[in-house]
Order: sequence, then C-alpha cells, then structure tokens
Amino acid sequence: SLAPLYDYVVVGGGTAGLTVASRLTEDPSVTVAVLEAGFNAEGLPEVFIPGLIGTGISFTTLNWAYATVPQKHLGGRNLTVNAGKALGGSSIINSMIFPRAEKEQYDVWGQLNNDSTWTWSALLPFFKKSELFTPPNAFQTASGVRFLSSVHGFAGRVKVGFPNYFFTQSALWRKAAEGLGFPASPDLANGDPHAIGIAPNSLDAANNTRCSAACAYYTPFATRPNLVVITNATVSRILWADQRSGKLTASGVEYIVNNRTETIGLSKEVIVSAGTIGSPKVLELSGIGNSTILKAAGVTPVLNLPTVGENFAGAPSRYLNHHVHSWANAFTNITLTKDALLLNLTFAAEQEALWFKNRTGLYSAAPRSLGIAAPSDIFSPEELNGLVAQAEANLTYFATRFSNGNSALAKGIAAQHNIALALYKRNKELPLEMNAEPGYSGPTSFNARPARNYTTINSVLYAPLSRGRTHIVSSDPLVAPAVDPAYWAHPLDVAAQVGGIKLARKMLIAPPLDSIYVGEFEPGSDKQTDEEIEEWLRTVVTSDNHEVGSLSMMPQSLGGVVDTSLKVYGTANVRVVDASIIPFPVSAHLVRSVVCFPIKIANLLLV
Ligand SMILES: Cc1cc2nc3c(=O)[nH]c(=O)nc-3n(C[C@H](O)[C@H](O)[C@H](O)COP(=O)(O)OP(=O)(O)OC[C@H]3O[C@@H](n4cnc5c(N)ncnc54)[C@H](O)[C@@H]3O)c2cc1C
Repeated sequence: SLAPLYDYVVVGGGTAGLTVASRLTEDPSVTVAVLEAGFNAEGLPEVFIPGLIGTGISFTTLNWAYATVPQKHLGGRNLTVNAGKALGGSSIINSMIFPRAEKEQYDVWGQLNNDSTWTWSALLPFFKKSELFTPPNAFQTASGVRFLSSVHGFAGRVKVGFPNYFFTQSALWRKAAEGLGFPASPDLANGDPHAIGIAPNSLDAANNTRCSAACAYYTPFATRPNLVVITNATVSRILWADQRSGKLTASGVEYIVNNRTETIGLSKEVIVSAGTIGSPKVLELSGIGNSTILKAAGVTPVLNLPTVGENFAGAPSRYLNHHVHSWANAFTNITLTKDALLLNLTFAAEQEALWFKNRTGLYSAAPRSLGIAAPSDIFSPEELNGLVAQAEANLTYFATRFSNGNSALAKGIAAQHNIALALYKRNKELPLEMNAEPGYSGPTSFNARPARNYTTINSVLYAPLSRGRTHIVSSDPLVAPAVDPAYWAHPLDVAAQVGGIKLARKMLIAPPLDSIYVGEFEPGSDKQTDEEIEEWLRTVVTSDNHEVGSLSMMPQSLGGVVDTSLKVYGTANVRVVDASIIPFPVSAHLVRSVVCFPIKIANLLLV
C-alpha cells in the first residue's frame, strides 16, 4: 500500500471531475488531488470567445477525438467521437448549449433504480443550485429570448446567460417552426422542451465569454490549499490495497506525467471522472471489467464486472462546422451568415475586433435557436404505431443483441426499451433536436462547396435505442480503446433520423424562412424517397458527442456497474461521477445533467 497523500483522488479534471473536487474542498479539512490528462486552456481565444469554437486547437490538441471501429450500419465507416482533453473536459470545446431534457426522461433514471432521488422533481433544486443565471436584457428579450425565473438559480457556479448577437435566419426559422405547429417555448430548461426557442448558454453574460467547468469550478478555487490539480497527467490505473470487508479497495492511482510513471496515495476514495469513454478505460486498465476482455488485452482481472463499457449509447449527429450529422441546407440571399466569416477574412477580422471592443458582433453569438421534436412531428399516427409495434415485437431480439451476451444487461436494455416505447406512444420520448445553423453545416468541405451563403437546419438524433460498447484492446494506457457506439443498429433510430431530414426540408421552405431560400444544396434533388435519404445519410452522418451509459447506474440485476450513490459494485471506495453513469439517454445537451448528481460523499451533498 502507498502512504496516503490525499483523502480523495479525482481521475479526470473535466466537467464532472472539477465539480466534485470543488465541492469536496469546501471543507478545509478534506484534501483532494485531481489528475487531468490535458492542460489549462482557459486563456485561448478559441476557448473563451463563443463564436470561435471549432477554430485553432479546439478540435485537435484539446480533443481526444476517439476513433470508432468500422460502423456496420454506416457503410463500415470509422467515425470520430469528440471529447475535450483539457482542464474542464468537454465543456472546453462544447457548444455551450445549456437546456434541460423532458421531465419524464429524467424520471426513467429513478424508475430503473427504484430510487426517487433521481427524478426530475428531485433533481430540479440541484439544477437550479448549480447555476448563476443572468436574465436576458432588453435587447435580448426584444430578440426573442424567453425565460421563467422559477426554473433558474441565481447563486450557483455555472454562469448561464444569452449572447449579444442574433442571426436573422434563426428568428425566421423560429417563426417557420411555430407555423408548423411547434409551440414557442417559455424556457428551454423547464422540463418540457417539445417546443422552439433560444437556448440558454453556459456563458458569462457580463463578459460574453464561455463558462466552462474550469471557469465555474476551478478558477475561483484554484488557491485552496487543500486542492491540488496536476495537469498533463494521464492516469494509467487504480492501485489496490488488501481487501476491506470483502470489497476491492483502492489505495492510490498510477499516472504518467512527462513520460514518467508516478503514483499518488489516497485515504478515502478514488473518484473516476474521465468521461464516457475515458472512465471505462481506467476501470478496465485497473482490472475491473469483463475478465475475458481484460485477459485478451493483457490485463490481469481483479474484479469481474462484465458490463463495464457496455450499454454505451450515442447518436450519429453533430453540427459544429466540420462535425456534421444530418441536415438539410439551402442557399440563402442573406449575407450576415457564418459563411461570410469564412468567405471574407477582412470581415472576419472586423467582427473579431468588434468582439474585443464591446463583446458584440457575429463572434459573440454562441449557438443557438433550437427545438425538440416529438414523434408526432416526424411520423403520422399510423407510421408511429407501425414502428412501435415492430420495435415491441423485436424487443427481446435487440435487447439480447445489444447486451454482448450478458443476461442481466439484456434485462436492463429490455426495461429501457419498454419504457422508451411507452414514452414514444405518449409523445414524451423526444427523438430529435432541430436547430438552425446560420451558415453551412453538412458533409462537404469549404473548398468543395459553392462559395455562397447558406441556411442549415440540423437534425440531431437524441434518445437512441441502439446500444454499443467501448473496451480496451491493450494494457498500454496510451493506446486508445475500441469504441463501438453501434450507431443506427436499431430501426427506430434510423426512421427518426430520416424523419428529421424531411422535417428540416419542410422548415426550409415554410414561411417566413422561405423568403431567404434560393434552392436546396443538400441532400439535393436526387434524394427524395425515404430510401434515398436513408442511403445518403448512411454515407455521411458523423458522431454526436453526447455519449452516455458505459458505466451505467442500474441495479446489478439489470446489468448496472454503479449503484445510486455511484459506487462501483464490489468496491469499497471507487466511485464514478460523470456522463458514463447515465443509464438512459435524455433529449438534451448533457452538461446540465452531469453537474447536478444528487449524491452524498462523506455526508457532503455533491451539488
Ligand atoms: C464537441 C462537443 C460539443 C458538445 N456540445 C454540448 C453543448 O453545447 N451543451 C452541452 O451541455 N453539452 C455538450 N456536449 C456534451 C458535454 O460537453 C459532455 O457530455 C460533458 O461535458 C461530459 O462531461 P464528463 O464530466 O462526463 O466528461 P469530460 O467533461 O469530457 O471530462 C473527462 C475528463 O477526463 C480527462 N481524462 C480522460 N481520460 C483520462 C485519463 N486516463 N487520465 C486523466 N484524465 C483523463 C479528460 O481529458 C477530460 O478532461 C458536447 C460535447 C462535445 C465533445
């Protein structure tokens, strides 16, 4: 055993990891060390200026860019799943969209675990507590921002606000969507997101800068003597002590810094917060997981927990400029677009100067106007009945196929599918985010597409029924895992995403958005039938970055890996706190959800 240096060691200084570390060190007698593979990137313009996301090193150095294995249902393509590699994790490179999902989807977390502390009504106070919300000013209100103060908090750590610039296309799109039957949302964080509106952003409204997890949970507390953050430190494994009361007990953590292997001792717990792909990797390298998979990778198993890395849910979609998903885009006669920033570098320089001068202009605009579509928006009642009946008939088949031969997990996935389909029938499982991109978004590179201005309607698949897995293939901690999200493995996911393209097309030519429409670019006039759209999508969609579930919080009888206090089954002092514990995907961007887990560590409530 190692001499304990710290009470807690947090593996991964990302969104959830920094939340935990800052909360624990509020007690001056508690010592915490955070080990983060990336560095502190808060000072980079591509991190702090909202409109510069995607430029500079945001998607190279600051990104793990995990490659998937060939995706069987997407023509055997290898896709990239983005995940932030920096202090603050994915919140450093994300789109700062900060809404909440449908209430009933959060309730499923509690339902699967028979635990009412993991439900919308139990989580809402924590959602509120974690944010420092700045209501819209007169200009923002006049530009269409709506909010309900009852669902916001005004004294938390994550700064939440709205941008200082609104693209005309977005306003036209919201009107068009309302014309197609989407209600105007009073607030996209109210738990009823089947509507259209302007999403709140994790943004410091006073400065118009990104508020990442580092901004919220590290920078204000960096000088705490009981908090130590080691950057450029890649954790290779957890070190085990003799068993404590029959349970596996961590005594320290091994990590690599500057090509040296170091160790750090702990007296209380290790908190694994390395993200949905990073966390199962750390557990497997430490000997926790499916013994067969571990042995094949050259790791000696210490605890056989065969569902580590399973129940992995993601969706193929993405809408940063070069990380696309499914969209319909059209040429537009409007000139103030994001394309203008690429087409005219003088204009781009002027806009950047404007941002530095008074925090306005195109670069101050973080995304975005968005809406969440329900089954009724993309399927006729007959189509929906048919798809749900088919999914019900094949429920056992898919649950078994997705569970990698684990009968408990097959039950867990069957339970999730049963609940999802019941929600589908009640129009409460919301399969798509629709949003307007004021510029090009799609599969064609800047040089290969016409040098024009565009409007894009993105359609992002949420709440997928497909489940895949992520596992190590080597005992070398610097080797990437084999990531298989099994995108489009379930037919309902495919149908929903095809429906999203049809809805996007309808929106592009609905008044008043039609007033700026000068012809479709993609998918293009040769892709009209569902089959043609589907075949095209299979060749172009890329990864969404909202992966969850690889270390699911579920009972062991349903194939879970952690209990509702987020302890790993069979361990005395290993907890997982990050998006990997989310057992059932929800229809929202995730940061809100991973900073609000209602657990107690050493009697200290996390949020
Ligand atoms: C491009 C992109 C856009 C997104 N857009 C949005 C959005 O607009 N709104 C929203 O709410 N969500 C968005 N998301 C999703 C959201 O940001 C993530 O789901 C969330 O931040 C995940 O939090 P986490 O704590 O689970 O993991 P992360 O925040 O990813 O943290 C994991 C941390 O662990 C570190 N790590 C991993 N392995 C090791 C290791 N072995 N040793 C040491 N450190 C390690 C990583 O470097 C990282 O810092 C987006 C994500 C991406 C990638």
